[in-house]
Amino acid sequence: MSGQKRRPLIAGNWKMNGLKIAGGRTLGAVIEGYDAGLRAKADLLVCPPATLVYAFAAAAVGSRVAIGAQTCHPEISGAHTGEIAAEMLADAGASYVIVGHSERRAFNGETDADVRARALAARRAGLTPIVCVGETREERDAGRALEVVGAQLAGSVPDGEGPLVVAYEPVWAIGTGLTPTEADVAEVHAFMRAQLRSRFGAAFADGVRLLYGGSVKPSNAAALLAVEDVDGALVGGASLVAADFLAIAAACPA
Ligand SMILES: O=C[C@H](O)COP(=O)(O)O
Repeated sequence: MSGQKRRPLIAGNWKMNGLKIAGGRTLGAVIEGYDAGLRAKADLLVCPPATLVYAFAAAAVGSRVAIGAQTCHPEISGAHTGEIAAEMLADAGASYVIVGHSERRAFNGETDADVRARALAARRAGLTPIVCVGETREERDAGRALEVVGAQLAGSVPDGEGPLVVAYEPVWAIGTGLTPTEADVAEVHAFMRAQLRSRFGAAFADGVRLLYGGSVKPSNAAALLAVEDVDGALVGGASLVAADFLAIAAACPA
């Protein structure tokens, strides 16, 4: 059992999608649709490509829709061509940053230690890190899902009781239309909560929002968001369509 009710967070990860005109329209529709009814149910976060963070943060002022980024470099500044420091994201108006997404782990070789360093950088800059973990299909089929998630969590979440969101994203569920059963999601989320409790104590662990991510859509959101210890969703494809993103938020339990 969670022991504490947490306010759901519905986060949209736009990945490498979005140009300023069309993307701005989508953000505008999200802001417009985030009415009192939805605000009573969930926090909303949009994580566009880095090129749009500044403009989106400016457009979202006063709307209560938060803006985040998709990764950050561990260092404050220096000779790191093409990289963006957490402080720069904060300066641009971001309040969250995703770290350790499986696409960055797979395509950019980020290790748990790298992810932990990025999460620490986020905290240093005053951002909330969203630390991503999740097993591959082969790992789940081999009965190793909890072992893999536990190791990623232990290695990627920094010490200390700073701001933290964790997203469980089974790699095989991302962009595939496949989702784990609700029982499987419940098992992993309860396991993550227990891991955090044993490391940090219940007072901190019970306040950490644990998101589920991987093929969340309006049609499956209510069932996934009703699972014990699921405190929101990290949404990829469906977050690019304002009506779908808002419908997912509307599916949060009242
Ligand atoms: O960060 C978001 C996830 O990778 C999920 O993506 P998806 O909703 O397109 O499956």
